Amino acid sequence: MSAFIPTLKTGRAHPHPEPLSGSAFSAVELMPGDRTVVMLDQRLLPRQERYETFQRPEQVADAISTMKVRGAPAIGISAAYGLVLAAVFCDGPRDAFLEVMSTTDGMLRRTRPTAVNLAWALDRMHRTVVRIAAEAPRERVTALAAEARAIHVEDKLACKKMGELGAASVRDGSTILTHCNAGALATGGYGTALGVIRAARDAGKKIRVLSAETRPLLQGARLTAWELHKDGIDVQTITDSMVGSFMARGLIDQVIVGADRVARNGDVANKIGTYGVACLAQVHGVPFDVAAPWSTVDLACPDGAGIPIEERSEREVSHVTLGESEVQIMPDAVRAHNPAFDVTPARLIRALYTELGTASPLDAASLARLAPPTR
Ligand SMILES: CSC[C@H]1O[C@H](OP(=O)(O)O)[C@H](O)[C@@H]1O
Repeated sequence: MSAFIPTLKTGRAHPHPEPLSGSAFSAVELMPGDRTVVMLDQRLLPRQERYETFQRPEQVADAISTMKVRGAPAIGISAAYGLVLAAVFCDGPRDAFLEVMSTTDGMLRRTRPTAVNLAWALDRMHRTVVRIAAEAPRERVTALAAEARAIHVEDKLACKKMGELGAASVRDGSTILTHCNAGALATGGYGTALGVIRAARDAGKKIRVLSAETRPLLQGARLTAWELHKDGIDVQTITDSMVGSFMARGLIDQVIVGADRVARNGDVANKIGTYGVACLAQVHGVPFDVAAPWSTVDLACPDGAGIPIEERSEREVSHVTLGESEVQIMPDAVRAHNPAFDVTPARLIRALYTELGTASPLDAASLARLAPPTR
């Protein structure tokens, strides 16, 4: 069922702090009463802003798998809210509750493999599940909803903090290339790469953004362009194939991208095409920076070779789909590949901005030094 939730447009769907500057909308929210998740269907943007409401965890899992909601932090937050919905329907005793939570956790965890934020959020929710399992059903729901909302708010604030860190690297009057969408749509709000851009704008810097369209699902053309234009930030879109010549002509001063998983040695998994942009940036001496909250850092993963890369349907390549309209662009008999992510080695990255500080992937230990005492 699709429903337009006016309150969500004002960011007042629940007692969140005022939306941080630059994100007057949310990708996903848990409504007051903790029984309904509201989600902006990003597959329809920019032509339609349609919010869907879900009452069941299976619906949230489907929304993550089909990319109604996408972006590493946003899918972690969504999965946390999905667990809350599962608790609403479980009024059994401790063991029955633990069983339901374990089954739901597994369903949500299997939706997408690359973004570590999904597992990170579910692991954090599991610690709350174990702590409250013996409480009454209503208290269990309230505790899980509070933990899920905390994950949401903390991510939004982390994005703002990392954005301010990264903004120091943005030169006034520069042109910044982005890839895919690492904005408020992909996070708890404010964005990671787009958080740096918003913070630079808020610091009074005049910047122009070039959003690479990002085939096959066009998150750059559809989502980043929509999000930045909505915020009044100067954005233009180029095709992925234009990046090299734009760099060769000196039209790009800096690249800032998000991440789905950062390995211990500083290798970064991000949307397919990121590695190619990083190689071009190296050839042309353009600084290549990454912005990601600490929930995207996976210190248990030694390097990029250990990051699982999601393979998605060939149809996402052979057809261009926007909402209900779909156009086939390839011959029936020809197969297509569709790895959704690639890995950029640390040696191609100038800086990694997190809310805990800035790491220089060239200094492999600098990331681990940022780690909080306990994680
Ligand atoms: C701030 S995380 C954004 C990150 O997630 C995107 O992938 P997807 O759209 O498939 O969820 C892309 O890699 C972005 O950089």
